[in-house]
Amino acid sequence: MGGGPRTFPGGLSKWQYKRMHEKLARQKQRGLLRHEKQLYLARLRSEIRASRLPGAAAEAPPGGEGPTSSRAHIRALADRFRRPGAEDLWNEDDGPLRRVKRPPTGIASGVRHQQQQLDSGKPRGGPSWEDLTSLDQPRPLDRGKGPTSAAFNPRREYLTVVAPWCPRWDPRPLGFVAPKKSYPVMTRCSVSCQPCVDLRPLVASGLTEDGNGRKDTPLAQFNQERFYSVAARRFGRKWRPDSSDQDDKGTSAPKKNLRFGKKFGASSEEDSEIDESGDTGAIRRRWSSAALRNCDVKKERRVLKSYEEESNDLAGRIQELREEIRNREVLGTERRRYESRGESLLTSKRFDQCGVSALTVKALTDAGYVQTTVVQEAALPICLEGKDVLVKAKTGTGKSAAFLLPAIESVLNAMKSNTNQRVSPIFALVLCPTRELAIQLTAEANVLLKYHEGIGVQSLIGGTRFKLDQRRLESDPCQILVATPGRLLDHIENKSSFSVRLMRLKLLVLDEADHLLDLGFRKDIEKIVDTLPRQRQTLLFSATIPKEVRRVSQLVLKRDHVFVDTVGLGAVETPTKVQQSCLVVPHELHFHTVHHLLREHIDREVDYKVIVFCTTAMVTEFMYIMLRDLKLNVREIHSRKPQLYRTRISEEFRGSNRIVLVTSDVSTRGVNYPDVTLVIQVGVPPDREHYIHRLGRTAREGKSGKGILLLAPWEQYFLDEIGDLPIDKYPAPDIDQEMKQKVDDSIEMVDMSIKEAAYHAWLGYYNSIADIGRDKRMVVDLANRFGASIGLEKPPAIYRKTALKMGLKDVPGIRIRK
Ligand SMILES: Nc1ncnc2c1ncn2[C@@H]1O[C@H](COP(=O)(O)OP(=O)(O)OP(=O)(O)O)[C@@H](O)[C@H]1O
Repeated sequence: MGGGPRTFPGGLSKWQYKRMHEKLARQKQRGLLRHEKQLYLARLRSEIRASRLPGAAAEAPPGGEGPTSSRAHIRALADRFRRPGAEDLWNEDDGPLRRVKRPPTGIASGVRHQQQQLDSGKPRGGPSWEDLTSLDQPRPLDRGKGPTSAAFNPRREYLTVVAPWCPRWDPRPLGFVAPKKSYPVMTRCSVSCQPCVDLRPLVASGLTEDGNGRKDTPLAQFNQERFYSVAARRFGRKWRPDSSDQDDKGTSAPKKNLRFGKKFGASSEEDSEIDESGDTGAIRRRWSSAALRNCDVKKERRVLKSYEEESNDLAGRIQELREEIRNREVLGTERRRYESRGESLLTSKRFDQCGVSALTVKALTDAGYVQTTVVQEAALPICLEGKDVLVKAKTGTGKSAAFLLPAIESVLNAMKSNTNQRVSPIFALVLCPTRELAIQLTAEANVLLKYHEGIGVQSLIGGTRFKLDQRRLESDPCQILVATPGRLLDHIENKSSFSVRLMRLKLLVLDEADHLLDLGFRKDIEKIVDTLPRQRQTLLFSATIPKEVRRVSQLVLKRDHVFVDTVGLGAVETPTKVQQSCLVVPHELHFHTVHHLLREHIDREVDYKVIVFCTTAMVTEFMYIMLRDLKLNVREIHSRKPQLYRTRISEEFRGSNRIVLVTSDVSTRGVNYPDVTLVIQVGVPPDREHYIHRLGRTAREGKSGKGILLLAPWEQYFLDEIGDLPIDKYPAPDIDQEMKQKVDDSIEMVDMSIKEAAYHAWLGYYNSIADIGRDKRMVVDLANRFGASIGLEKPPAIYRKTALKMGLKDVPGIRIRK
């Protein structure tokens, strides 16, 4: 018998102990190899980049490389991947390790070779070290690479299906003209005669005066706001999604500071849902791509997008050319179809031709759905095929049915093989950002499930009792679950049997996908996706899909996913029949102006139905109390209200007309209130996407509607962000003295605690906006002016700790609570 102890730490036998150590050693070795692979890829990439610089060929060292050159290093690293134990590290997507038969040189043959690769369905590989041997020669499509070829986007891992109806070829004849020019940028000298340069330091110190050296005159205030606008614009070169690879760092300040905003009553739908889960640190933390990367595919088989984008540009360009040609062909015939149909939302395709089950078609017919809408016609066949899809379609065009129908079909298919279980698995999961939207989608799914016995849909949202949810989920059928991320995660983390029910999931839908993949929600989404099976279909839907979201989306979607875009590149993203305008008045007059606009609209529109969006929950509350006091038929929804109240008001507003809803961003996305005649947005929206989604609460289902954006002079910088949208200038309102006095009286009546909370919320919101929040003096000065306009004699004090967090501690004008 061998010597040594019989049992080892942990009660392991000798052999178990030995095996454990061997395993650990293997894991360590693999870790090293993985590290080397990253090094290899980085080296390869920089070598390729260097070789493409002008004159690189000439500068290349004669004869290749020395023993310590980067090329030798690359070879050495490449050799490592041929060693035993490293087989799994390298895959076909990373490019061939062995020399491949090179295609004949020349443009035509180069293209043909790539074309053959694409046609044969072979994945495009990254470059290998052998590729470097030919780096000194110009690559076929690199010749003449200049500004034109740079316009090609190699980010084409997905297939793009541009719906034929999108008027992207020439928007003008169809009336999509962006009247950006109607908003001349305010020049510094348009009011004051002082030279701009002299005035600049005054902006920073907040000491702008009128010509006579006075600070409190209207002209001085106007000058000051004007400079604030310039300052915001200057600071406000907000990071845009397409600007750099820094996107993934998630340094978008508005989202980062939402927590502070929350503390101060700053609304936005994040108010309601973000606080259910996740911590601030995590939101701020650099997003870890690794967390999601291993959801769909094996971790090692996922290659960093940036690397692929750079290395596959040739094949990417060819793919793009093919799409271009294919789209042009389709557009030729389909354009006529689109034009002949006018701007109708419905297509000639009926639901019974879409491959959905007969019982669903029956329910659809009962609900009045016979023909498909544009997005349904485009997305349904691909979704029903089982493919992963990313869909972009304008607000109010029927996206909900476009994903609920595939969800029902996937449940029907799954149920064929799962019949005898006491508690049925959840086969389809729909995630959405707000509670109101979750309730709405559940109701819509119920309508579609009318004739499907035994199939149930349930919602899981914050603001309800956890235990009750649990009981309901177990007692009632639930094959389709509609949930907000925070509450779903609570259930996943606290109830293991719930996670087990998700293990048979067939379909995952992210409605308002861009928002769910945004920093506020991403951590939760990552955790949720981690618990779901990899073998599933994933559908992403939204009216806005910024570029960085498209890249992030690839972490939940399969590589071969399809991108369905019914808006079209360069086309206007807002509904055609919405009349958009912008009105600029000082903050002090915003409440008076809203009242004036409402009165004006009510006088004109018999069946008026208006939504007023405010920047924060507490400002919403303030606006509501003031308007109610002015005898308007007004309701309020925001995150500070209990869920039951929110649901009741939402239902009431949905079914009524001659009513005004004052709300925060909890109503921005997805919520379908029919026949809204006017949307007013008070104050600068957090970003372009918010503007589009809020506006999208009107002009739904191809109907017409109006949208007014109410800004203060210094907030006009935001017009740069939406300059491509057809926005007119709204005529300056003529508020008579009597009406102004009435509004002033109503403001006076509002409780002091609400005014203080509104001030705090206002400060929190604007401080959190990247475009504005960097100039703390400016934010505090504007907040104090806002406070004065709502009847606060002096700015309410804030806690030292909070001021510190907001970066406002020593800013003049801030009062710290003793
Ligand atoms: N095929 C159809 N026929 C008739 N009406 C439809 C059809 N599809 C959807 N609708 C109606 O269109 C309206 C808007 O649909 P939905 O809420 O799905 O839009 P959406 O694109 O999801 O909007 P948002 O981007 O704001 O979330 C709803 O009232 C819905 O009942």
